Amino acid sequence: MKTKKALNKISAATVAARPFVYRNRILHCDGVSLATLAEDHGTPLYVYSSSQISQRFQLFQQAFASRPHTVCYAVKANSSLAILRLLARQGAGFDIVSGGELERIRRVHKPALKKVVFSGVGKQAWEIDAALKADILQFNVESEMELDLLAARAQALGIRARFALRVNPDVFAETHPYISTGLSEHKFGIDIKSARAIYRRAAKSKWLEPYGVSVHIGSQIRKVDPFAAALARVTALVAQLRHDGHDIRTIDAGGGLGIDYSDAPFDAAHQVDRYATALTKGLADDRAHLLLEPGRFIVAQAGALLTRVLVVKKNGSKTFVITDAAMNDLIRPALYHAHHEIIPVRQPTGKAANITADIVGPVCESGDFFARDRAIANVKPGDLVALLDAGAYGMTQASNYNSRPRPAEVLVEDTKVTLARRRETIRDLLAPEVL
Ligand SMILES: Cc1ncc(COP(=O)(O)O)c(C=O)c1O
Ligand SMILES: N[C@@H](CCCC[NH3+])C(=O)O
Repeated sequence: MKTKKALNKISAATVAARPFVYRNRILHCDGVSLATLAEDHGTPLYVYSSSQISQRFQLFQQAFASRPHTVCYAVKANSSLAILRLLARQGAGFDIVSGGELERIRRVHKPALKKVVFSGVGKQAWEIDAALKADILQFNVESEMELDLLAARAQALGIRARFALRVNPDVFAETHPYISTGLSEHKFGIDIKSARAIYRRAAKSKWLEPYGVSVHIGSQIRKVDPFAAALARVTALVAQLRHDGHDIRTIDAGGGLGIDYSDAPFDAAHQVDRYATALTKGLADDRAHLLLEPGRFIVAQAGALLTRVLVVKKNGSKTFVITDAAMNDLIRPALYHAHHEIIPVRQPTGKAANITADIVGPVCESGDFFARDRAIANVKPGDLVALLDAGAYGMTQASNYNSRPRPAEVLVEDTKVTLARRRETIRDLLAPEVL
């Protein structure tokens, strides 16, 4: 476990909860003004701090330093090539869920393919083939049918497949019902009670290598006890599997550690420490190589969605602040009623009164909102505002709804700005269509 010394190396002092702070009354990401970024790159714009991402990754590395482990960052949280490369260069592995995500890893850092775990309930033959040829670390298999498909593809290609069953531990973890995955009523994983028999059957195939056990109970989980409970069940299963003669090399604890989306977020270092303590409590087995799949915790607070106010209008008693970003750019509030702090780029003076408004986008849906009845600075058309904690499941869930081009993305490193993705054009949108 983490020593006191390691904790001091990267701590609350070095990892600010967020890299977005006011300097001379202008909101900055690290050393760069968001007003300048808007001028140079337009809005809506995703802005990420690379030092924040690196530091959070290092928090995990530190917290688990005393045992063999690999942090397999969950690509779905933010799959920007620039971010994947940043993490790969620091030794990250990756949790992928599609052939597309596999290709992203291949593009940024081929050696990292050896540290890839492949999750997902509906893997297709072409995706399995690509992953087998890439020699990924392990397939996290979610059904017996998938195991049969994996064996068939492995045989066809003459490549033995290392697999872990993703077990469903039937552990409740409090989060939004759409992102909870660890109960038997969910589509994910294989009932932990049937796992032993499935390993026994699989071991008979010369194309399947029982390699690990994996679990993932959901996302945005704030209490750490459910992680310990899930791992305790996994550890008990691993003991049985070893008894049955399977050489289980990895235990994959999944991702899911939640962040604090409030206006005064808690200390990240402390959270990772609590998480590591809980996992260690649940994990009695110390022979296995531990895999971790954090996504949100690494990137969410490193990112903001920068947007400009287009219109402020009143309908009856309500005030609406309409921004140039919309639900297609950041769907979390519409989809999960998720809370994101929304702050002006120009810091209001102490005396300025707030207004209470709905902050909404231009999309033709009443569900297109970022906040409802929110106290916010008295912004005017042309003003810039930032939606905080948008680095995870922001751009990756963006769409072209209403034929809106998706935002550009920039990565900030101290005072250096790198364009990670250019703004989409209408031409990009129309390119695949056939008339
Ligand atoms: C299998 C798996 N691993 C890792 C993650 C990453 O989760 P989070 O971003 O909550 O850490 C997810 C998403 O919930 C997932 O489905
Ligand atoms: N999309 C969700 C997280 C999903 C996790 C996927 N396994 C969110 O924005 O919170």
